Order: sequence, then C-alpha cells, then structure tokens
Amino acid sequence: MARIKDIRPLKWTGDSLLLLDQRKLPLKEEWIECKDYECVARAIEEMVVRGAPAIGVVAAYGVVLGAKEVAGETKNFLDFKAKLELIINRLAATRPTAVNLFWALKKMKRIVEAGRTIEDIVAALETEAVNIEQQDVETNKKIGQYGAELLSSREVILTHCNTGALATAGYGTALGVIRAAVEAGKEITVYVDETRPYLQGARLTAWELQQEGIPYYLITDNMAGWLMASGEITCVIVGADRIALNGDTANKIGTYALSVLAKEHGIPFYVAAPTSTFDLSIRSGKEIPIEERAPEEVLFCHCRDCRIAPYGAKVKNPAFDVTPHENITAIITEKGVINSPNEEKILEFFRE
Ligand SMILES: CSC[C@@H](O)[C@@H](O)C(=O)COP(=O)(O)O
Repeated sequence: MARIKDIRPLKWTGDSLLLLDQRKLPLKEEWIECKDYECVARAIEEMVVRGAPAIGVVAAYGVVLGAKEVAGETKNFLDFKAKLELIINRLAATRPTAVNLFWALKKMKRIVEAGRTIEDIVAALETEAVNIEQQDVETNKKIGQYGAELLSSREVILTHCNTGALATAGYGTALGVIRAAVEAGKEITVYVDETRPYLQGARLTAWELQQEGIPYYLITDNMAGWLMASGEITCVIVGADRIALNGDTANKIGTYALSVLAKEHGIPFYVAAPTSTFDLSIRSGKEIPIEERAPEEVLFCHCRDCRIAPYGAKVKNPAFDVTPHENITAIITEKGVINSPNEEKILEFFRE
C-alpha cells in the first residue's frame, strides 16, 4: 500500500545548510553540512544536490551563508555589497542550464539592492531563502493536483531522470504528479528510465518510489521505445530545466528521444514544471545553454572502479536536450495547464 512520505533533500539550521548527499544514494544516506557559500557552490557543481528547483533553493541559502560571512569581515556597506555580488556570480557559475538557479539568485539580488543596512540585508535574505524553499513545496503540490486531474483512474507512466522530492525542496514536479495521483486513489504504475549516464532514475527515482511503496519497474533507457510500441505505457511525464517562450523544453538528456517516441505511438507527453522554470527572455529552445559534463560520467558506470570503455575513447556528454514544443501534449504548472504549448498560449498564460 503506497504511503506518501515527506522526503526532503535539504535542511536549513539557521547558520548552516544540511544537504542529503545524492551522489551516495541509494546505498548510503549521508548528509553534508555547508557552513559557507563555497561549500554550497561545490555541492551544486559536484551534484551533491541536483534538479532545477532544488538548485535554486540551495543557491538562495548559499547567498545567505555568503552574506553572513561577509558581514563578519566588513562593516563597510559598499564593500559588503561588492563582495556579495561576487558571491552571487560564483553561485550563478555552478551550472548553466536550469533557469531556476538564476531565478532564485535574481530574487536574492533584488533584496541586496533594496537593503539599507548590512543587518537588514542579511535578515531579509534569510527570510527570502526560507520563503523560496517553502513556496517550492506548495508549488509542487499544486502542480501535482493539476497533473493528477489529467490522468485517468489507471495509468502506466514512463518518467525520466529524477523529478521528485530530491530534485526540489520536497514533493517533486513530474514525480509530484505521480504522488498526487496515488494520493487521489488512482492506480499508478511507474516505468523508471535508469537515465544514463548519471543514473538519476535508477538511483534516486527508484529510491523515492520504493520508500513510498508506489509500484514501479526500473528499465534501461533503450527499452522505452519497445515498451511504448507494445502498448504498455499510457503516458510520459517529465520535468524541465528551462522552458523557452515558445514552449521548447530543456530537460535531462534522453527526454527529446522519449518525446519523439511518444508522438510516434500517440502517447500523451506531459512536462510538469513550476512557472519559475520558464525563461521568457528566450524565444526558442535554440537559445538554451546545454551543459557539457565530464567524460568520466560516460566512461565509467557511476563509480570510478567500473570503467566500461577502452582507454582513449572520445566522449560526448551533453547533460540536457531540448524537446520541441510540438512534441509536448501539455505543460503542467502550479497556475494551471497549458495544452499544446506555443508562444501565443504561453504569452496569454503569463498575461493572466
Ligand atoms: C524537478 S527536476 C526537473 C529537472 O531538473 C530534472 O528532470 C533534471 O533534468 C535534473 O538534471 P540534473 O542534472 O540531475 O540536475
């Protein structure tokens, strides 16, 4: 019997940030404690924490830690602001694709600009980071409700990467829709793509579903096409790292291929994401920067003692791809659903 738990990837203590080390899951549940902004920046770069909304929340706390550090070093207001700007720039340089990082840092920057004293800025930054965290969980629950309404009483859902509690402040986006559907009493089975090369599906999504007793099958990425052709999958739900004005959506590498397969087989393809994942400053997915990650992620199968390719093998490792909006049945947000998304509909949605 499924029981939804309150899994959280981070805990703010007031003067440090505790992060569940996602590199170690599912074999070990270890927390690391960040007491300074550089630790937070490295945690994002090294994938201690990952997932678009989670990166935004954690970066916001990074700014708070940075502000506290600088406030201990200088009493000069202008000096404080200049140093804090460098810290925000450092956090912004950690990962390029997920726009939630820049969205959260922009909010923090606005507070720095509006503040009149160092003490006021530090206090306001902390309040804002806590708000961003709490709102993210509320947002995900709303996405879940809107998404669950789209699903029938019985679904076999294919999902990719990890879009769950671990990728957000809690509950999840695409996995939040699955949680909400289960909570609504629907009969849900999940097919979890392992998500090569970083294995977020096998390690993290399977771990979350297992804890909650939601039935799932773990599959390798190349099994998805055949399972769709065999009629086993009733819909695909994925998350997003950045959605352009026309609805083109960057998400974990492999998402584009799933969208093509879903279209070919007439299977609904849903993207679940908060409105903070939209980047209305870019008109299409062509403008989304795609992170290229280290070759070792492809050369080794997760841990460094399991090399799977010959020495000298050349590697490509784009971490994300872009799904054209024409392949997306609907984008599910906390403010409602955008069916068959395109520029006109997205503009209209945000106007409202
Ligand atoms: C709610 S998470 C949505 C996306 O961030 C997720 O699907 C994804 O692509 C995560 O990539 P990652 O490289 O693990 O940060």
